[in-house]
Amino acid sequence: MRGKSSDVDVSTEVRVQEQWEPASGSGRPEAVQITGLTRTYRTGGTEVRALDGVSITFPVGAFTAIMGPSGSGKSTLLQCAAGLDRPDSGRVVVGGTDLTGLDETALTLLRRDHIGFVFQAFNLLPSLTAAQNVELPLRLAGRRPDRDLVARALADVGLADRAGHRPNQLSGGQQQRVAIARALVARPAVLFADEPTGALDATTGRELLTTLRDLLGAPGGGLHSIVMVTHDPVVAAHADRVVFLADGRLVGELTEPTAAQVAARMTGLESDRC
Ligand SMILES: Nc1ncnc2c1ncn2[C@@H]1O[C@H](COP(=O)(O)OP(=O)(O)OP(=O)(O)O)[C@@H](O)[C@H]1O
Repeated sequence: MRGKSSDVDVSTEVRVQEQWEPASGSGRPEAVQITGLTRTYRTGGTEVRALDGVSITFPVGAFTAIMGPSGSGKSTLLQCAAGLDRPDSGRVVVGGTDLTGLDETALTLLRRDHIGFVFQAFNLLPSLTAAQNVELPLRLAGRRPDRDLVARALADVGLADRAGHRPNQLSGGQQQRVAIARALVARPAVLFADEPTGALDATTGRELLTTLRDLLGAPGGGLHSIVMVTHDPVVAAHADRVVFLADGRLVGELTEPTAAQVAARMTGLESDRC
């Protein structure tokens, strides 16, 4: 059972949690709905429009990959969708909750309870065991860690027997699994992953992607949608759908793609820039 954070307004927490409900309409419901997203960075006298009117939905039950040339806005899109960055304009709706309308406290609660994020770097604390790393978000939120939840998150990523190991006693793939278990411990509805296999060899990366896909389809699992940024066509081909960005805009998508199809589309985008 979820405890209450000591530093937040309980009424805010209840409001955000009650709002989680995938939007239903015609066709598949949407886990994340993004409309007209614009994000401009200003450094010194220069402006870079990282996102330029992006509208896209990430449906429930779907594994989506985001691809595009370097600097096309992939990470910015992921960060805005996950509530880690605020757009200049446009809307991000996660499970029926409009992120753009939330104050910092409500946004923090939504991220904590409904959104998981995994980076290329595993970002584990070396002095803590796998189980202690996984329970860290709960502790930071002022909750008493639930041992069953932590054990379940580790079991979900195939590490039930590694709970007492420290990061330096684990392989790279196992460390990334711990990072995924940490992202899943609060049972988020959406998992965002920025180059999750970037630091892994091909075989280990493939195993990790299979684990991610299994998590999405797990009976009784809370995970509704996975959105992943990658540079690798082979990795992207594990997704149900690949969407392509160029210069901050959506420029196409492929459904059930092969690696060759993804690579061909990327080659086209790269040559368009020359
Ligand atoms: N914090 C920032 N300050 C200034 N400019 C930024 C910042 N973050 C991103 N940008 C710029 O915004 C644009 C989009 O960056 P973003 O990191 O989203 O692209 P990307 O497609 O993820 O790139 P890569 O594949 O190289 O990681 C780039 O031109 C980048 O230089």
